[in-house]
Amino acid sequence: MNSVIQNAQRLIIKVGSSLVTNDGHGLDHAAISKWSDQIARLRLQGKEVILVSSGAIAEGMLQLGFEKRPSDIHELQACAAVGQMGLAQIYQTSFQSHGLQTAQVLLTHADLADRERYLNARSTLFTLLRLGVIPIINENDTVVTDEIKFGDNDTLGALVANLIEADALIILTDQKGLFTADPRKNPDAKFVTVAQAGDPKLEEMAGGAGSSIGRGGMLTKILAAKRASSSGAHTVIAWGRENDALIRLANGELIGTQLVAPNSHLQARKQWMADHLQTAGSAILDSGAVQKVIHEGKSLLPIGVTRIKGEFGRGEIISCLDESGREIARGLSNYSSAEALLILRHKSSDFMTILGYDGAPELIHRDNMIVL
Ligand SMILES: Nc1ncnc2c1ncn2[C@@H]1O[C@H](COP(=O)(O)OP(=O)(O)O)[C@@H](O)[C@H]1O
Ligand SMILES: N[C@@H](CCC(=O)OP(=O)(O)O)C(=O)O
Repeated sequence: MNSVIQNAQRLIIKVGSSLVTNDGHGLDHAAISKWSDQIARLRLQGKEVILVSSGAIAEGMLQLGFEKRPSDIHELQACAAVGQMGLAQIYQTSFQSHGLQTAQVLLTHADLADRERYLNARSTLFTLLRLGVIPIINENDTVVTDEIKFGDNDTLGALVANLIEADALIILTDQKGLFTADPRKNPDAKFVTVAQAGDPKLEEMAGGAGSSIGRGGMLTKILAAKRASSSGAHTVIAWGRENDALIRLANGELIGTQLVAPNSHLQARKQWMADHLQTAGSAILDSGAVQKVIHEGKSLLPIGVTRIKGEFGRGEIISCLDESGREIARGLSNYSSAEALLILRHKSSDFMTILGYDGAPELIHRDNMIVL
């Protein structure tokens, strides 16, 4: 078997606090420089990479002189706000030396639960990738309370994998991967090389965080792998200090624990869209538009739409039907049904006159569409 990363095109790489901050002793410039060097090489191989980085709280605690993790939520938020500055800076500098731009993206649970913000986050991330930028994601700790937190970036990494339909999630941590028990407490624990993501037996093996720096421990990583697999993404849990781990994984080498998604990417992606996004209406396409969507991999433009059925808002999922009523694709609409009715059969240059503003040229952008 080869690593599940070998054929992955779109990757989420998550790095934990203990790694990024050298166990709370300060941002680890050398480690960050090694990861950015490898990510730059992955980019040259044509892979798209999004980094999810923890470490803001640990770095902020150091900057503000907290010796222990504060229990007061607002002090934690203050730490995150201070520490995030350092994180953003170090990644910017590190990637700049490879001629790569970085972008800071801070997300909350509410952002991914709200359809419109979900769509915006998704479009922004796709646009950043298209522009060759490396998005650096963290939770927006300053605006969330305990109850509405993702709480750990393993979960955030998986949700981002779902959000942009990544092929794989790589979780870099301070252990070589998953063991049958926490190796810090059980020296006889055996290493797990490969398993199926979502296998309930894995949850019994995984314990909490091994240090006071990290939050989730192995359990959140196992659950993240399960969640990522729901949109078809495989997960690898590997040691962040393993020499050239990212490159070697991309070359097919089996490093760390491979958690294989049981369903094919496409199958899972369709299932995920079907489960998570109810269709709110439909657009009937003329034969030219059907051809563009099915065979040419193009976005759906309003000019190719003959009718709109149902009522939907911007960001809702709609079905694309051919003239016989067969569903050929579905995706997230850039326009409400009321707007779509006005602009169907029109060129985008007419939208300004019709709508009073210059909206997106597509009814459904290719990035937000699955062809069935
Ligand atoms: N079955 C297990 N296999 C490996 N590590 C485990 C297991 N159960 C618990 N752990 C602990 O999880 C820790 C990694 O999680 P965490 O401290 O949250 O790291 P990170 O900051 O990278 O997210 C390890 O250091 C280890 O002590
Ligand atoms: N948003 C927090 C992330 C906390 C977290 O998930 O930590 P970890 O378990 O080390 O990935 C921070 O940047 O400190």
